[in-house]
Amino acid sequence: MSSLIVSQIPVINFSDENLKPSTETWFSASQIMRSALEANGCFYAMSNKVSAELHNSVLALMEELFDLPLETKRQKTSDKPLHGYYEQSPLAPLYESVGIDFDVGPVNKEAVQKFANIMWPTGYNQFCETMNQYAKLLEEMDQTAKRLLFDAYGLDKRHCDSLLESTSYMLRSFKYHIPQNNESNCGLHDHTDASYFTILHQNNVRGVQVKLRSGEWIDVDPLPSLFLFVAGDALKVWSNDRIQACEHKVIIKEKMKRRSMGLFSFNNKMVQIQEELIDEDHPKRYKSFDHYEYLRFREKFPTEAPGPPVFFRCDVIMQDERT
Ligand SMILES: O=C(O)CCC(=O)C(=O)O
Ligand SMILES: [Fe+2]
Repeated sequence: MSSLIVSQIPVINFSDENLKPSTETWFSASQIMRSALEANGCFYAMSNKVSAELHNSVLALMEELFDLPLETKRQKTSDKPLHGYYEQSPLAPLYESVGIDFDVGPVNKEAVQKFANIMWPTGYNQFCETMNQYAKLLEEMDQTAKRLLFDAYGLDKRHCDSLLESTSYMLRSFKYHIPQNNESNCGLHDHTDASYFTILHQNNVRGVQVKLRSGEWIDVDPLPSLFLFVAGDALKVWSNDRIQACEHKVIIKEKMKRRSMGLFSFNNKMVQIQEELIDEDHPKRYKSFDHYEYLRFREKFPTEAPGPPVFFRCDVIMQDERT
């Protein structure tokens, strides 16, 4: 298995043609992934499946999207927290983002179309084709990662199938405004995501930093073929605390346009511990809960960190069941 370490985060080659279940390559990748997630809650997937042409088209379309009038963008609302439009705010003045939600079920063009119709009522086919194609490639990576992870813990494939069947995705675009002279360069305060995995794919301007277990913050490399997988609160619960949710933040150090895309995976049923991961050394830590209720809970109960609802911590509300 070709694996290399870029700044302490292992890289797994998702384009390796030998990366197929039951091969040595697969086994070794699954072990690397498991130890990376248990150590620091993140790893890089390297992939050439998103061509430079597709990535550039996505970035250009995002630019058009963010250039729309504020009133138009505000119309992207959602009953689910984190799925709507976030405009620049006093608490996060550099941050702007908007999500395309694939309500229930896999990535599909109809959902992108529904989003595009809000932004461009006369339709925008190229946007729909491109974003759908891009989201599908990230969805495939998410599914491969989950299959690798289930295998790493020796779990039955059917458990993974069942998690994938109840997965809902959200594709989010992030725009960071360049800080003015005396403005802070904090794009997004440190937080964990509520998802199972979030896959982050940056343009060529660095900004995301992850916190290692040692407490050290390190930069995430902005290479077009590198996709950062970040473990979120739901994966922490699923793993019964074997995996920690990865703390990350965004710092805009360069006076350049930073753009990023993220695919978030949620559960449209209940988030629960994988039963096989409960044993004497790992007693049951969490009750099952509805993922979207959890998002609403995070929104209601802020911690001291300022900013939009992404900043709330899970530990406060994930009830301990060690009674
Ligand atoms: O801008 C990025 O790449 C990361 C954004 C992020 O972490 C979030 O919105 O949860
Ligand atoms: Fe995040």
